[in-house]
Amino acid sequence: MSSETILDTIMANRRQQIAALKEKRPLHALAEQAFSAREKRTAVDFAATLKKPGLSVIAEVKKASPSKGVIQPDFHPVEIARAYEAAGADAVSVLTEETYFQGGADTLTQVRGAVSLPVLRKDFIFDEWQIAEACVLGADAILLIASVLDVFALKKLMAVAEMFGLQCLVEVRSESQVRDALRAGARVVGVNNRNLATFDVDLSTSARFRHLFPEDVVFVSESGIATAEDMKQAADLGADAVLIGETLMRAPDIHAKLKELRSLTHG
Ligand SMILES: O=C(O)c1ccccc1NCC(=O)[C@H](O)[C@H](O)COP(=O)(O)O
Repeated sequence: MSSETILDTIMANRRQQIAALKEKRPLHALAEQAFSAREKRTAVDFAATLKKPGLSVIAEVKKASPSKGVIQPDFHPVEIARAYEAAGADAVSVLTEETYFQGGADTLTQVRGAVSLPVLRKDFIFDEWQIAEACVLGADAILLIASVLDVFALKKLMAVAEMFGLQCLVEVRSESQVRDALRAGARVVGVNNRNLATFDVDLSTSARFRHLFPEDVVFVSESGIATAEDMKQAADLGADAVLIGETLMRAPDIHAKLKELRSLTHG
């Protein structure tokens, strides 16, 4: 029996795809484009946006996922992102992985052009090429997953991101990953409540690691937030932000859903 997890499968697939993309568009050419994109855009402080008083919301644009299959068949990323901004979300996360999430690089560019909120590129990033691409596409921040990147890789990719003017959300699921993220210098760290081997979601995962975080690090609780009570639980443990995908993607009225989710924590 194979012990390969979905994350291993996604990473292996992504490595192949990125190798092919690099053949067509070498890093030095992409980096040139990224530096010029960086000069033209207005810098956004992703960390400061999430750290402001109250529980911030990173609202995710995600058509499908390995755990849920197709979440929103009637998928219009620009409309969704505009609705998030109008409803008062603090940042937008865009899934750009194609095979398992049905996202795409163009989805990020479209969303970037439609909203002025900070935009996070959510993908399976292991190579500087992907970071340069994120900058060209218009991201303000990228996701780095500590379970597939050791402390040295984290530190290197964070330095590359900084060079392109991007901030990093480092995702963790264990005490040693929290330590690696902090040792690498992460300023924004997200605890994923979803176990990516089993897909089980347990919101107490965020609470288990909360004490390991210094006050000045932005603490994000990710995945499985579905109710106002879940939001209150995150706020009570001192989370600065939550990352919400499925609940908002399935909502017939995004404004009403975000209002309902914030009903116990806002104002
Ligand atoms: O959600 C999955 O099935 C999944 C599988 C493998 C790797 C990552 C996966 N999800 C990415 C995420 O972390 C979520 O999209 C994000 O935290 C939002 O979660 P939710 O609010 O539960 O949609």
